[in-house]
Amino acid sequence: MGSTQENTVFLTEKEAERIRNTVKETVRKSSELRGHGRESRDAKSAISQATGASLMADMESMQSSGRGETLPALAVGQVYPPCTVTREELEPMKISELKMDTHHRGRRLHVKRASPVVVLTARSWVMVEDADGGGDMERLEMSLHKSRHGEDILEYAKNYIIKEPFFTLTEEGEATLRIDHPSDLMSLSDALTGKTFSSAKAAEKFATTCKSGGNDELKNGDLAAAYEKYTDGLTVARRDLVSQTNPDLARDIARNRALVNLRLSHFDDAIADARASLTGQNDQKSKDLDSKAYYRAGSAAYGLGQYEDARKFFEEQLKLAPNDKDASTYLKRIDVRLREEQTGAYNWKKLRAGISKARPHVDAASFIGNVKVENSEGRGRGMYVTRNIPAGEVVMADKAFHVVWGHDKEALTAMTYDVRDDRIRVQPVGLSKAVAQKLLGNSSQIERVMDLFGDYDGDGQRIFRTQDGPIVDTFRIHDIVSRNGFGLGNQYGEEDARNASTGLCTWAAYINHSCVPNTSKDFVGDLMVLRAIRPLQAGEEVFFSYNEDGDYDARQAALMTTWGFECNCPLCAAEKADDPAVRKKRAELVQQSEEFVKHENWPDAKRLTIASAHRLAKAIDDTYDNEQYKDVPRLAGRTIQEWLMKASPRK
Ligand SMILES: C[S@@+](CC[C@H](N)C(=O)[O-])C[C@H]1O[C@@H](n2cnc3c(N)ncnc32)[C@H](O)[C@@H]1O
Repeated sequence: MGSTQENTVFLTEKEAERIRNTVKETVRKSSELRGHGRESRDAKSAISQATGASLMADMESMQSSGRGETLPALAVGQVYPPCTVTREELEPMKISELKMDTHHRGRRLHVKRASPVVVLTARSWVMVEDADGGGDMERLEMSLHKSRHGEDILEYAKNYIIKEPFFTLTEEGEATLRIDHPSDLMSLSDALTGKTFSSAKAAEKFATTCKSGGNDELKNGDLAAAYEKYTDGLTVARRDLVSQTNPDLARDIARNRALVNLRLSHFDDAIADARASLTGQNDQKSKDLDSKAYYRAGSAAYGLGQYEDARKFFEEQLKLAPNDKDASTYLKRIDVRLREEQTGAYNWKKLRAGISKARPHVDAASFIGNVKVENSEGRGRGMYVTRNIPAGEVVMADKAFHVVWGHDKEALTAMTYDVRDDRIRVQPVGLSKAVAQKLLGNSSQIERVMDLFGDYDGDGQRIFRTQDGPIVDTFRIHDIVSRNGFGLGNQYGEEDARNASTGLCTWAAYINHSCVPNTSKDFVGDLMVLRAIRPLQAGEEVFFSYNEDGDYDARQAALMTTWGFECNCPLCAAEKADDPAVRKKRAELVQQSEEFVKHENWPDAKRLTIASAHRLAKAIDDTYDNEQYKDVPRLAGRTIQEWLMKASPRK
């Protein structure tokens, strides 16, 4: 929360209209076609179209530096929930049975890739055909959430199960299967599809080859490929015919995959793999292996901020390997994290010294010991302090769930047009994408993120996992990021609207806005720190300001567009009571003062210039009625007053 003026991207009316019209037209056309049978495609021309587009996309990505001049435009609308049952519970269907603009609930399609993949910034598409032949071909598009284990999902495998397929139109009016929720597309292993083993030996050999293949990929740093190989090996090594004769093979592969998961920051999966790899044997070799597994589990728990769990893992490791220095170092760090978590006592100097552009994430725990979440009349839920807090003290500190820094390659800002409220917004879609990715590898966190406020509540079901894996409703993620995401300020160099650093905090997200806040927020890397601006009484609601624009109308407009509410804090109540002509005059004076400070340097300001500044400050002050503004700040005068405070003492 907290967009700034500099982060505003201006869109001409014409451009906005074009985006609106294109999306509305697509929605209209698709709903007209709803339920109609699919028109079959000519396979040859479908493949050549995809091949051409794929080549073009490759060339464009080679020519551009990654960030184009124009923002990609994405449509948000026609929200629908992800499939929440396993693939076994779905009835198979064929491409020829697809109906236009329809979610084929209760059905599944098994398809295989039939063309090169067209990889674009915010989506990818490919031609697919029924896996068991038949000749029907269809376009398959994967929207924003298209990477898995760091690779484009459509390039990841050749065989896919599409759960409850959605068949609709692209914005160019072309029929397509469209996947919005990553869990609706399951990749099937190329190496295992249709594979049978003649003997236990053959199966074991296959799993062993997968394991060494995974080790090679890991050495090369190709995490997606290593993950895939280990997963294939593990699938086979866990089958009875192998596990009964060689139970260690599955353990070895799981232990190695734990490392891949750790490197991918898929901490839950890393812990699960590390646990599955434990031998519990007493010989030295087994103890060394288990020690390794505990280390991986401990590091993953630490990555999740689960410090007590991490401590247990490292203590287990030390029982097996008493001289392990890394485990001891981690245990010392855990003591510091637990102290931060319990008392809010941070060593700010050390924390600040430990971060840089290359290492922007601070090694610190969240501190939420002074606050609790409760209902806030007219504002949904809010955050309340549980004890008296003196001015200047830390109210809470929240280590962001996720941050995409402006300099990360994941940073992606897009223009979104939301059909639900007809609004165009500039959105940190790179953050939505990264949050969804993180949840897919850390399913224990899904519930916590999904608890945050968003306009769309999904289908009301709270199913976040099936046997097929985690379920992440990306429409909800989009809404949650829109309403709860925040800018982190320009901590590591130049940023603009196209590459602002943005993040999501899961505790601070419960804090409501007030234009007369009682806390101020600051960042140390990705740790959001809130301090009391004035003494807070136990039981008081905590507020900070999402938007600090001094102009009432601009502020209200921003609060409505980005957060969907009208503020009626005491300041807004006073400003609302002003005559619109007075507000207009004040806004003009604010603009004048902004121009003034832009052009007049305070260090060498002349007496006459200072006198002009005083006049401007007085003119702004005169727009306020003393009685009406007795207890609330006069925000419009802030810019010029700050200039005067710096300029006056020297003259
Ligand atoms: C970051 S969330 C704050 C927590 C939220 N109230 C909840 O229930 O989870 C932002 C949303 O809270 C609501 N909100 C925040 N400040 C508000 C205010 N001053 N008045 C009314 N609604 C507010 C809006 O719906 C906004 O989109």
